[in-house]
Amino acid sequence: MGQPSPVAQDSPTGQDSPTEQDHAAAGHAEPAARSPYAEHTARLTRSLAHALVSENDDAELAETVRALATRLLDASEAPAAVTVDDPHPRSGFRRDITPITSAVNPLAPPMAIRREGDESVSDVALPLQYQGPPARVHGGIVALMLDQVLGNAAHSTGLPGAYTRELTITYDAATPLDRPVQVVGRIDRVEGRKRFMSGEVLVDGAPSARAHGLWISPR
Ligand SMILES: CCCCCCCCCCCCCCCC(=O)SCCNC(=O)CCNC(=O)[C@H](O)C(C)(C)COP(=O)(O)OP(=O)(O)OC[C@H]1O[C@@H](n2cnc3c(N)ncnc32)[C@H](O)[C@@H]1OP(=O)(O)O
Repeated sequence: MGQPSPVAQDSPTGQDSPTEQDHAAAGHAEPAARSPYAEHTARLTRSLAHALVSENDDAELAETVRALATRLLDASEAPAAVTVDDPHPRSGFRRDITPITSAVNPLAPPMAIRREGDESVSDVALPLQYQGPPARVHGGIVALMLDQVLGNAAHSTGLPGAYTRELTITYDAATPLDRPVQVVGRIDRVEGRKRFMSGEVLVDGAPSARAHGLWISPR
């Protein structure tokens, strides 16, 4: 049996790709996702993402990128839907290059995480490139947001470093694109090296996804 076609993978029903109506329902015009411009730009962004986290500063490359970034901004009808503080708040990790909170990783929105009482909290509105089914945030991205916020909470009380051992996500409802959602995480209890964590993605105060997880410090 061959691999499923990209069209089948893209579709929530496995039968068809999202229609223009789907995109209209999501509040977006049909994107130029299949144009050479979009594909080359996506490839460029992936190369940039790798260069940003692996290369030293290079003045000539920086100038080329600056000029291109200006051109792309001019070409875009709806520039950067995600707004972040300038400078982006540091996540607390010494050299954060994660694809979710790092300001230097273009795969990341980036999300800013803060502490509120005993919880780690992030407010974010995700734009179109994080879409799964039409108008909804991709479920894997929802899991990524929760993993990071729960991970932040696991490390916020001065406990030793720990890794995600188990993460269960329950998807209760759509997590919408382009609307503010809140991601929250906390430590429920600590047992030796184990930290039992929970959290939610909240849309207008109601959970669209809930997470339960176990973080463990290495022996
Ligand atoms: C140190 C460095 C930190 C770095 C912090 C800095 C972070 C900087 C950037 C972070 C950014 C964020 C990132 C997002 C979070 C990731 O993405 S983390 C990356 C993804 N996760 C991983 O790579 C972890 C892979 N797993 C492992 O490395 C190892 O399994 C672990 C987590 C170190 C644990 O190994 P282990 O010590 O051998 O643990 P194990 O014996 O399996 O279990 C320990 C105990 O828990 C029990 N247990 C296991 N599963 C369960 C369960 N489901 N329920 C109840 N008990 C259980 C076991 O029975 C065992 O019990 P005891 O025998 O002690 O009574």
